[in-house]
Amino acid sequence: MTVETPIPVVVNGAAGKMGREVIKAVSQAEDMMLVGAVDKNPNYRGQDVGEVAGCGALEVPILDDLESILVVATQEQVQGVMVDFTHPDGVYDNVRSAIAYGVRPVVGTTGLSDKQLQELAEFADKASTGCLIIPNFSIGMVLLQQAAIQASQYFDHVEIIELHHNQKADAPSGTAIKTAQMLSDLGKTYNTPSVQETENIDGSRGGVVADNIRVHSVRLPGLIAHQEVIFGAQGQIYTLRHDTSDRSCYMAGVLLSIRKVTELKGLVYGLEKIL
Ligand SMILES: NC(=O)C1=CN([C@@H]2O[C@H](COP(=O)(O)OP(=O)(O)OC[C@H]3O[C@@H](n4cnc5c(N)ncnc54)[C@H](OP(=O)(O)O)[C@@H]3O)[C@@H](O)[C@H]2O)C=CC1
Ligand SMILES: O=C(O)C1=N[C@H](C(=O)O)C[C@H](O)C1
Repeated sequence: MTVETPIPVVVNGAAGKMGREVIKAVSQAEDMMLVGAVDKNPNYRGQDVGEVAGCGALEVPILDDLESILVVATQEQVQGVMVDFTHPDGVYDNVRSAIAYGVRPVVGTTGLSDKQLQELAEFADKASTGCLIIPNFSIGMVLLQQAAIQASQYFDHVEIIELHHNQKADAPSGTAIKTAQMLSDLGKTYNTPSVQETENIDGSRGGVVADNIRVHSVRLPGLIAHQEVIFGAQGQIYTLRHDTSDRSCYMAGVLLSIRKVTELKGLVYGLEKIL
C-alpha cells in the first residue's frame, strides 16, 4: 500500500473566527500537514496557533509575513495550499501572492469584486494553477441554492434577506451575491414592477445585485450567518432559509476544497462545482 504525501497547508487569517476552525480541522486531517499560520492581528504574533485555536500546541507559530510562509510551503515535496479567511481588503493580494509562489489558494474570504474575480481567473489560468473561491462552504447553502433555482422556474418574483453577526465587514454577503447571480444566470426576468415605487428613505428597498434581484442585509450581535430566499406569487409565498449555528459547519467543505484544488487548473467559483 502506498502512503500519499500529506498536502502542505498554510492558513491565512489563522487567529480569526474561521481561521481557528480551519486550524482544528486541518490539524486533525490525516492527509494534510499544517506548515504555516499567518495573521495580521498583532495580539497573536508568535503564539502557537494550536493554543490560539483551542486544540493544544501544534508547534506552528502565528506570523504576519505571508510571503515568507509561502516560501516554506514551496519547499515541501508536493504543491501546497493556502486557505484564506482574512478580510475583503487583503484577499486579492493574498491570492496573487499564493499563485505567484505556486501555492494553490482556497478562498473563503468574501468581498472580491467581479473585476477582481476576473483578474484572478486570468492570473490562475496563466499560471496553470488551481484556485478555488467559495463564498459559502456549507452543504446546506448549496442545497438552498439548488432549491432556489428549481423554484425560479415557477416564480417570477424573488428577494433575498441575509442576516449576519455585526463583525462582518462586507455587505451584501458573498453568499447572497452568488445566490442572486445563480438565479440571474437562468436568463429570466424577475420582479417586473407593478407600480412606480418611491424610496422615501435611501436603502429601504435593499440593493439590486443582479437582474433586478434585491438583497437586504441585517447585521446584529447574536447572529452567525443566515439567509432567506423569498419567492412570491399571487396568493402564495415560498421561503427557503438556511441557518448556521456553529462555524464547524463549513469545515467539510473546506477540507474537500483543499483536496480538490490540487487536481484543478484555473479558477473555480462555488462549492457546487466541486461536489
Ligand atoms: N466562505 C465561507 O463559507 C465563509 C466565509 N467567511 C468570510 O471569511 C472572512 C473572514 O471571516 P471571519 O473569520 O469571521 O473574520 P475574523 O475577523 O474573525 O478573522 C479574520 C482574521 O484575519 C486577520 N486579517 C485581516 N486581514 C488580514 C490580512 N490581509 N492578512 C492576514 N490576516 C488578516 C484578522 O486580523 P484583525 O482581527 O487584526 O483584523 C483576523 O484575525 C470574511 O470575509 C467572511 O465573510 C466567513 C464564514 C464562512
Ligand atoms: O462573514 C461571515 O460570517 C460569512 N461570510 C460569508 C458570506 O459573506 O457569504 C459566508 C457566510 O455567510 C458567513
